[in-house]
Amino acid sequence: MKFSANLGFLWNDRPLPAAIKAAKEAGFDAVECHWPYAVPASETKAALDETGLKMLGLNTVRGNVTIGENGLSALPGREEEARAAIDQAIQYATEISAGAIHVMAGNSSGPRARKAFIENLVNACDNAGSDITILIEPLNHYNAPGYFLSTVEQAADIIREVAKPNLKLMFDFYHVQIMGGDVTRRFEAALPHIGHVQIASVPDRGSPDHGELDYSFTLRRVRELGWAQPIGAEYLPANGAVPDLAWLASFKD
Ligand SMILES: O=C(O)C(=O)[C@H](O)CO
Ligand SMILES: [Mg+2]
Repeated sequence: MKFSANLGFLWNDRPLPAAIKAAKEAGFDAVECHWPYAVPASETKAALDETGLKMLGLNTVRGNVTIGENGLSALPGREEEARAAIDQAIQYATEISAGAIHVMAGNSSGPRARKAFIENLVNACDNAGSDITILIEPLNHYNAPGYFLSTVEQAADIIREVAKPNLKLMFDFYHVQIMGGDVTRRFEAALPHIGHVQIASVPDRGSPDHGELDYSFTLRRVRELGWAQPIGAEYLPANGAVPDLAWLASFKD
């Protein structure tokens, strides 16, 4: 299997270009991040070019994080800001040839929120072009209380309704296990919609070699089902930002 280092959590104690180099040295096949915008895209691109790693994805900004905002795209009345966040992400992703943008929904619920989310996703898919996948990710209600999107089934409904070929599901096993479990069957059912996969132990969101999910089984099944893209290692290192990587050698090809 191939793995992507999520630099939102791994090596997040250093500037993004240095984190990209650390991921390369550690043997990752790709990288992904959360919010790279403080670093000029040219600097991120230079580190990607130097290491030969691809940036698989980045997120749209969350809004006012000091008051707990967690995305803008499903917030009725905030359409202009949501569009600006999507434009910003598309521009950055284009400059660094990133593969995907996770459009963050935000904390909301109900039909007006759904309508706003769908309209923003249509706009994101149309403006991103065919080289960039737009991702939506259900988040669990402990880490992201009140977040608009919490299950893969809800996300699949939205993907069907938007009906754009470049809109896909970010299937994060950590969130999916917490929001109902039965992860192997649900992965298989969602497979046609999946654009990226992420992992972490449950419930502590640590390295994927412990906890209630057995990734040596789960990832074997993921591979048997034909998934060949790098899997995002999105976990919180036990001792700060430098990850414990014993798991990587045992899961990698
Ligand atoms: O929290 C997660 O699981 C994510 O992947 C998002 O990018 C939000 O940071
Ligand atoms: Mg995730």
